[in-house]
Amino acid sequence: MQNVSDAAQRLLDGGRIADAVALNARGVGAGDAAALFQRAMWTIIGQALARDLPAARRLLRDAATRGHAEARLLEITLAANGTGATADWTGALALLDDAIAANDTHARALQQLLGAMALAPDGTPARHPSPEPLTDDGVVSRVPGLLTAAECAHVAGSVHDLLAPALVADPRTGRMVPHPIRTSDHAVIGPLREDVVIRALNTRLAAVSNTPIGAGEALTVLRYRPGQQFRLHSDVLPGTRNQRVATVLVYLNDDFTGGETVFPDYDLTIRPRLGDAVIFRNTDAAGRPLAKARHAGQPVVSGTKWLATRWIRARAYDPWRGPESV
Ligand SMILES: O=C(O)CCC(=O)C(=O)O
Ligand SMILES: [Fe+2]
Repeated sequence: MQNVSDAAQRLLDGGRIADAVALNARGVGAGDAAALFQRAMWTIIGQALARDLPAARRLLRDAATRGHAEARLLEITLAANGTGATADWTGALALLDDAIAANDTHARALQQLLGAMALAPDGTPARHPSPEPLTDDGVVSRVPGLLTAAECAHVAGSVHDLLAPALVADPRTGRMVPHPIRTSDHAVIGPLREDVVIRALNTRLAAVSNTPIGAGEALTVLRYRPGQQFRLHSDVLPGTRNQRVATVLVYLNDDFTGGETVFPDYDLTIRPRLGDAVIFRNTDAAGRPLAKARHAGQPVVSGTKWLATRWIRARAYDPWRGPESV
């Protein structure tokens, strides 16, 4: 019945939304797993159908029960990160076991990575190293070896198909133009990509930075090729109701030259080392921007630099409605 969902997708791509929905509904009515998964995706993205995350979870459950491998994996991801229902780490691990029992090799790889972490039953790290201050005032600190090489590879690998040049809207034309400050490629690991491993890592980044898991923006991966850089900037945003109070950077590799992170106001140059995290505050205790936290990613000279960034807001927010939704 794969052809039903394929045909429905073609109708949708051709703009025939009602026909697409009707054809998909025929497949769903016949209990077709691919059609159920397709309806789940439309219901998550809000394409063809209105977004309804709890309904999407029910559709994924149904598709997974009928042996749809992608539905099974996505269900695990959403259970862990709380999309369409309250985050349920124990439930996600039980679903992961089900997938492994069904011989899903990807699920097994995820479990292997989790098995190497020391996690409490709720998915938080059982222990984690303390940040070492890099500045006297405690604004910038480092956590050596926060992620293992395998974890770094998983983060970078999870976005291989998503990396694209960073673009921003030109305020005059509204057109998307290359980012003037950041010349790297980037990819955002949103809730659909935040699998159990990434979720556990985000939970670790929240723990070491002593910030709530729900206040972090989606983990963003940056890839710098030779000559690419992140020019001097501050991570605070103008006119926001939910400021970026802190940032956690994680170096995902170190087999390149150049690409140091520099804080000129502190005369501080940080040489990236695989798995090291750098944590810094962007605002003072009163929530005002901290000018001295300005920083840059120096141009890469040779090789490719991979970095993950977690910009952390003042307050938790709904990832589907955005950081301004609080
Ligand atoms: O690439 C770097 O070292 C800096 C990255 C950065 O400034 C950021 O992600 O906000
Ligand atoms: Fe930055």
